[in-house]
Amino acid sequence: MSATPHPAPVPPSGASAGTPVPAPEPPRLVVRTTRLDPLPGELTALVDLLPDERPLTWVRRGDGIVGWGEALRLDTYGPGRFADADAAWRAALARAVVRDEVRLPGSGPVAFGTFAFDDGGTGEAFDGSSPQGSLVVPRVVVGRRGDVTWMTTIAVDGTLEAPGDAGLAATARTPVHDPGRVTLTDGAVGARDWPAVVAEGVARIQAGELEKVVLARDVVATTERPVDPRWLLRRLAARYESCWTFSVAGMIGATPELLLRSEKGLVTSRVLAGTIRREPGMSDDDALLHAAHLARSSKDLEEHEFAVASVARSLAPFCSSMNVPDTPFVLHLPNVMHLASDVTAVLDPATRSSSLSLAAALHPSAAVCGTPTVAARDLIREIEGMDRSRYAGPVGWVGADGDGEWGIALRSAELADDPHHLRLFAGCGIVAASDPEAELAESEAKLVPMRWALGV
Ligand SMILES: C=C(O[C@H]1C=CC=C(C(=O)O)[C@@H]1O)C(=O)O
Repeated sequence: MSATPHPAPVPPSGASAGTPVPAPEPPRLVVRTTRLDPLPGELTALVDLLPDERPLTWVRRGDGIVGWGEALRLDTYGPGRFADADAAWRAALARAVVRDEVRLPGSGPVAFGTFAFDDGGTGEAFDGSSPQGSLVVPRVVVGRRGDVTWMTTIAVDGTLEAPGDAGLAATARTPVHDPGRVTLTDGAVGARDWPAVVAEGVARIQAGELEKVVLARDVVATTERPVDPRWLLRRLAARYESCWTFSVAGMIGATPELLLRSEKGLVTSRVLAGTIRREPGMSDDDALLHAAHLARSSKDLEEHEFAVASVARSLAPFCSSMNVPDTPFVLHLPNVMHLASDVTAVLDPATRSSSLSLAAALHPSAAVCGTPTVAARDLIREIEGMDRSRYAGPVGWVGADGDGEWGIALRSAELADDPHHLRLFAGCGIVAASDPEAELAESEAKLVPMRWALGV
């Protein structure tokens, strides 16, 4: 783990996954939250405020938080990446001076985070090594919840100034620009070869090695102009309004799946698994027929049941009560429909678990890994043929009291250091009855949000 307010994070050289690295004392954060004039009602009002090209974002239906600048960055590695991040965040908070006049989820000190899917993989990003967990504490956060808008400034060893509306108006914003011409090329495993990977997954399931595995592929986008994440975020937030649009340390997307929200002792998880494509221009009547078909599909219901069971099992030790719906509902998105279940639970106060430690316990759910977890993860390592990096890992934010929201980084892309390149990801739950060509078509449908954001 490294705490680096100033120099760029450096992976621990030669350290194996989980090797403890002595943490330097974190700087003193000085945090001030004040109310702002309400923002206009648009879905994109928050992302429209973002001034720079490494934006921090967590928004849905116009509410959420955006941030910019970097007061502190905490990078972590290996199997301890969640626990180390949690401990480092607590250590930073222990020294922080905070005045929060709003006291809503997302006000006061917050850290945006993104974590790699796999703890034992290489953790190597598209163009070089990178951390397997990052918490980024911005210098400025603007949040909105219903009628209340606020601004938080976070300074390192600073004073408790409250720049308020004038400070926001004075923030210099470079114009947002489109990516120009975009070309897509095969990622680690080409589209033509991927059905064979799925067929291997099906064969292993039929042989009794495991019950479900989620297999994914990537596609590389090359853009004429450097990618401006704000361009993508604006388009995603406007079109995929029921999803959580996120941007953290170059991981960008609009996920329909909430790993967990932990707020004042109540935990919610939106579990998705089981998909049917929605064709462009499909009528509402046809969409309803598709939804009915999905709701009766035994293959999709089986896929879904594994995902719900894994979340319920992982959450149980932390909770005093839990509600797991008997039947899923159908979530309608512009590109696909999913079987969805909202699991809710009351956190056992004795465990005093932060949202980060809950994310660590819930990840990886069977919606992105499989059942049993270890067998599925091992099979992914063996046959998927690509490094997932932070795709399908937790992405979200944590506040001062440990509450926060963590989505699963789906319908997402990872921006390379070279801003002309992005890796787009999509995966599919595979069970004994899966058809490899149909899964390829489903993965194409899941690539649509990021392709649409890029205009390709
Ligand atoms: C793994 C992905 O989706 C998961 C979430 C919803 C539905 C899924 C499915 O039906 O296969 C997947 O489990 C992805 O979008 O990359």
